[in-house]
Amino acid sequence: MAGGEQEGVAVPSQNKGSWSSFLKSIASFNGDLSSMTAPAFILSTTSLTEFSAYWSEMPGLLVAPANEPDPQKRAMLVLKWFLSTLKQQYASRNEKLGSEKKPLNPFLGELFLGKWEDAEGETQLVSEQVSHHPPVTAYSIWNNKRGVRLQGYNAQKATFSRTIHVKQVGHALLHLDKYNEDYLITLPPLHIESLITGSPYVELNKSTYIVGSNGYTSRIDYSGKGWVSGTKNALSAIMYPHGQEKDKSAVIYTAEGTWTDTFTIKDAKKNTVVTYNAKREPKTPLTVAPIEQQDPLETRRAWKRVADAIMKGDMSATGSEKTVIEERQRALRKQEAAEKKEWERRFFSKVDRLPVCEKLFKDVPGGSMEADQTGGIWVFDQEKARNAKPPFSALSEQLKNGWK
Ligand SMILES: CC(C)CCC[C@@H](C)[C@H]1CC[C@H]2[C@@H]3CC=C4C[C@@H](O)CC[C@]4(C)[C@H]3CC[C@]12C
Repeated sequence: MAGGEQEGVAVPSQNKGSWSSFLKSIASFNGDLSSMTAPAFILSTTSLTEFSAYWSEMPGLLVAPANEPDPQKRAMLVLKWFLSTLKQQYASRNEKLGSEKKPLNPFLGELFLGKWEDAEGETQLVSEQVSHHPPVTAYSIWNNKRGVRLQGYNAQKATFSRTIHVKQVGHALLHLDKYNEDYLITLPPLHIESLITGSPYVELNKSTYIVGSNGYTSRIDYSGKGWVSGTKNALSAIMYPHGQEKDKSAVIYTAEGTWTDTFTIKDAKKNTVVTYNAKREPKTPLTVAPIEQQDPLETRRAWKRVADAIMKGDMSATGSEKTVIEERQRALRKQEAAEKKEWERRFFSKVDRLPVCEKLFKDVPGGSMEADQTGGIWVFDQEKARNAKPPFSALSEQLKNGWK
C-alpha cells in the first residue's frame, strides 16, 4: 500500500513490489473476482470446482444423522457435521499453503469427480461449473449405503472496502432417505483478513441457517478477532423449533467455540453432548482418477499445463497456457451462438422452482429462493448421470434404482 503502511514479514522481499501493486489494483476492482490479476506467489493451482469436496472430507460425520432415530438429535448431528466442514472450506488453504490463494477460475463445463471409500461405504462426488458469467459451481454428493444426499450450488459476489468482502449466493440441501427429511443450509458471507501483510486468510461474517423439514432450525453466528469474543474463527450457535429464534427458553442445543480448533455442543440443561476437535478429526482422502484416465473437461487434466507453469513460477507460460483455455472457450461459445444452442451441462439442469427449498427458506430471516440464485436454480440431474458415457459410466450403476 502506498505511504507508510507497514508491510508484514509474510511477503518475501522480492515480491513486495508486485504485492503492493496488486493491492492498488484491487482497490478499484469491479466485483468480478475472476477478472483480478494477482502476483504469481498468491496463485493457486486448484480450481474452484474442487472446493465442493470440502463438504465431505469426513464422510462419517455427513452420514451420522442417517442413523439417529431422535429428530432433535438428528438435527443436532447435522449441525455438528456442518460445523466440522468449515475448517476445510475456509482454512485449509492457509494451513496447507501458508495463506489463502487465488483459485483457478473454472471454465463452463469444467468437472471434478471423485469418491471417498471408508467404513461408511462409498461416498460419491460430482462437481460441475454450470455457469461462467456469473461463475456458478454445482455439486452433488451421495452415499447410497446410508441414504444420504447433499446437493447445491454457489456463486460469489465481491466488493472492496479496506479488504475483499465476498457474499455467497446459493445453498446446500441435505436429504436423509430413511426419514425423508431435508435440511436447507445457507452460505455465510466472508472477508479476507491480513491482506496488506500478504498473508491473507478467510474470516466468516454474519450467520448460517440450517433449516430442517423436521421443524428444527440452527443458526450459527460468526465472529473474528475484531469482535467481542476477540478470537479468530469464533462461532456461536443455537438450535430451536421453527419460528422461535427469539425465544431463549425454546433453545434445544447451543454450540460455542471456534471452527478451526474446538467447539462444544450442549443441550438445554447445559450438559455437554459433543466436544469436537477440528485438529484431530481424521479425514478420508478423496480418490480421483489418474489424469490420463480423466475426461478432457476434468479440472486437473484441463488445467495441468497451467498448474505446472504456476508451480515453476513461470508467469509467461502461465499466461499463455491460460489463453489456450480461454480461446477454446471463446470458440465454443461462438459456435453455440451460431447454432443457436446452449452448452449442455453434463450432470445438472436448471429448474424454474425448487419447492423443498422455497418452503424451508420461510424460516430464514430475509431468505428467499429469488435472493438465492444467480443465473438459475441448479439441481442434480439423475437422468443425465445415469446415461453418463465413459469415463463416467460407473455412475449409471450407482443411480440404477434412482434416488428416493
Ligand atoms: C487471497 C486473495 C489475494 C485473493 C482472493 C481470492 C478469492 C477469489 C477467494 C479467497 C477465499 C475463497 C473462498 C473460500 C471458500 C469458499 C467455499 C466454497 O464452498 C465455495 C468457494 C469459496 C466461497 C471461495 C471463493 C473464492 C475466494 C473468495
